Amino acid sequence: MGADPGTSSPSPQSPPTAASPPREPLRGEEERAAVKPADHPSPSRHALAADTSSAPPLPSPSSLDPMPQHPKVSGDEVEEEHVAVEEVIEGEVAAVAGGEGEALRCFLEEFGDQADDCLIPSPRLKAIATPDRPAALRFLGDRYNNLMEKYKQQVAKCAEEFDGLKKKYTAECAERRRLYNELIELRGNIRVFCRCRPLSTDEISRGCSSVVEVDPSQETDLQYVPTEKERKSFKFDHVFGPADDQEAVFAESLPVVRSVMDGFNVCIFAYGQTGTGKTFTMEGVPENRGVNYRALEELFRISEDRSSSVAYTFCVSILEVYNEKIRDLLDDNSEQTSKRLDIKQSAGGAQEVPGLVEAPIYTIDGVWEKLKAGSRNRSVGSTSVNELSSRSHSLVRVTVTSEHLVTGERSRSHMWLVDLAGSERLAKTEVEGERLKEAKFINKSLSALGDVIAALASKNTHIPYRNSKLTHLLQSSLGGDCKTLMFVQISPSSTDSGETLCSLNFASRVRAIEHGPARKQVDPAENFKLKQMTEKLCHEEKENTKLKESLQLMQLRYASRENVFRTLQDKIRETEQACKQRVRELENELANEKKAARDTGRSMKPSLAAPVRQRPPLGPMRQLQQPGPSRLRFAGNGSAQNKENIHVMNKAVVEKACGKARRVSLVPMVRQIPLQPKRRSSIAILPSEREQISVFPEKRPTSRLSHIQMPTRSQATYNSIQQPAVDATPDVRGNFKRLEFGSSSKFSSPPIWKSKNNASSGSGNANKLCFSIQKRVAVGSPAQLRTSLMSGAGSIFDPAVRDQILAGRLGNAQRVFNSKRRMSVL
Ligand SMILES: Nc1ncnc2c1ncn2[C@@H]1O[C@H](COP(=O)(O)OP(=O)(O)OP(=O)(O)O)[C@@H](O)[C@H]1O
Repeated sequence: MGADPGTSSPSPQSPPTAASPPREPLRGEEERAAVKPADHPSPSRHALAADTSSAPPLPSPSSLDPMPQHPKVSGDEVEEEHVAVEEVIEGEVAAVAGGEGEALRCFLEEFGDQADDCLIPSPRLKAIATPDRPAALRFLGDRYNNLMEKYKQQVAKCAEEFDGLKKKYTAECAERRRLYNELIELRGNIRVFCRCRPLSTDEISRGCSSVVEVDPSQETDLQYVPTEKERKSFKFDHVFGPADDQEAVFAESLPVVRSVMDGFNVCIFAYGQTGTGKTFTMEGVPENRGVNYRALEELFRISEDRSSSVAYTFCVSILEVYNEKIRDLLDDNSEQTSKRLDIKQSAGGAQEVPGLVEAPIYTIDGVWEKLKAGSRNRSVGSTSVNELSSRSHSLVRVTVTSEHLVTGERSRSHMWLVDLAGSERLAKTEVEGERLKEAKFINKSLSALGDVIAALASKNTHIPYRNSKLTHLLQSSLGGDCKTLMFVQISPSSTDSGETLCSLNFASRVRAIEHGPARKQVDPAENFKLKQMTEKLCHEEKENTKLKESLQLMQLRYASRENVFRTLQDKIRETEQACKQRVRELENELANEKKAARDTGRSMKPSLAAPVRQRPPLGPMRQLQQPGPSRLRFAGNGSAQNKENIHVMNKAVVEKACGKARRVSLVPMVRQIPLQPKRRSSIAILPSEREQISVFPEKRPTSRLSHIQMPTRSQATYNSIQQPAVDATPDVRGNFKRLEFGSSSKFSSPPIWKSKNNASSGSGNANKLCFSIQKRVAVGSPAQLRTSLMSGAGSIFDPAVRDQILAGRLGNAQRVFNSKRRMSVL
């Protein structure tokens, strides 16, 4: 990096510029200055400086050599000296190169440890040599970045704090307003101030004395002292003496005035005898303005204060009630003959005067103009008491509309500023003609006001607001949901003591009125919107309730169905398990039986070598209980064990079929007889119809009689679990159980016992044969069998009888059997 010759930055040795003040030399500079105070750059130095571009301007080598020049020196000496000088220069250059960052180092040392926000004077930066400046600038850049980061964080923190403070401030304001309103309510929503004007010059000149005593230390007490004996004390919310100025009066009125900005209706009115200063208090004079102007001024001030959170708009209407007629004082048409104003009740319940001019006001100057215009148009006249006596009730209505910028809450409230016409005694004022008429109307309306106040004080259900235009207009501002401030104006003059007493009594009555808490006034449009929202909410709530109910119902249904489902699942599982268990048992049993049959068949097989005749004769047929394939089973038992025939099986049926079945085998060991699989032998004697009926009387003649359920030829359902089985074994009493039979094929045609694999076997044939024999045994000879079957003692199950039957009566069967067997064997 080469040094820029055009750079204006001064070298450490350069004198301070006019812009930069003289500074103290840096540490490195001092040292260098001590070593090399130099100023004459040598050619070699320039060359070096060019080579070591980062090096600052070096001092002249001559300046580094303190030795004096000798006039005569040898060539060697010159050479040595030159070498020495060169060495010195090189050392110097090296020293400078090593200390090229000295200024920077000092700079960093000085400012590196200091706080980020410390000031770094620009001369210090300029003092750093050009080659070191990037490093210094980097340092400054880092520091700048740090500072920026730090400041950003601080700004964010401040913004956060600001937001918090803003919220706090808003909350505080709300709290302040709430407390303030509470305070006003505690003080009473009707407040009465008494103001006593000073004695006029005229009164003083007439020698009138003051009948009123006001003690400044007792702000609420007033002494009425027409004479020492008639001293009477009155108490008001505040008493202003003759010395109190407009400002003091308004200061006490401020809380009520501010309420209108919080959405409350406010009414401030001045009542009193004529010439006592009502107009003075309300309107004032240009140089000493009254409550009207000050109140509006205050509204603007509050509006300005709250402009960040609430947007306010103001409108002013000025009207008068003159001879029970309403006149718009802001209407340009001064005659107002064609315009007839009347009072109507709005949807919100407030009293409105349709057609009344509502002039928007944006500045306080505009307000003053309006007030002056209204004052100009007001009806005044001269009376003996007051030169400019108000002959009407003047009313200024300020409409305040507000919208909260955060919550969107809107309100619309009124402030009435009323300067009543003076009550007067007709005799005293000596009026007549038009003035008398005016006075009568004035007194009448004031009397109506008195009645309203009395009714409010006594908490009457009916308040006669409509007895006069004045009370009708002020209805919403005299009731319980507004804040009312009454100035009772009195004269201190002894000549007015009677009227003063009347006014004081009236004011005391007003003060006795107990209003309920004032109510915040909501914008009618907002009210309507809220009403609609409430209705919608109600409707949605109803819908919600219905949906909830139906949901609960569905949940209940679902729960019950789930219960049923679970129960069914359990049952299915149990049944499946039972079935599996039973199937296993049956399979085991079947396997055992087959095995036993095979074993028995092997052991009992007769020798084919022996002559048939020599074989031992068949023993008597016995009822065998031992298991084996040769056993002849009646319906039910056999089918349960016969796996092929089990199509549908449930636990109950299986248990019933298997558990209770009894097996009867009348033919022992017959399965060894080899029989032709397809051949069938039936030796059963078909019973006659009569015999069937006699044996099974419960059977209808039309139904086929069969002891055994006969299968079809295609599939031998020897018995079925669906059909009750025949139980050939008598019960404990020796009786047969009731036999029921389903449909069967021809009785003469014995069933084909069909094994699962349809393979013919000896045992199968033997079974067929046994079955035929059994039929024969069961049916027997009709005549004897009836007796034997019907009676328990002589039944076929009696061993003796059975032997007899088997030996004799069934001898034929035996013979047939034997012959068949022989035939088969042969
Ligand atoms: N507090 C006061 N200090 C000084 N002057 C007062 C005060 N009150 C009233 N005055 C003066 O008394 C005179 C009558 O006052 P003002 O016209 O206000 O009475 P008023 O009650 O309005 O009478 P009216 O009912 O006839 O209109 C005015 O000249 C007014 O300047």
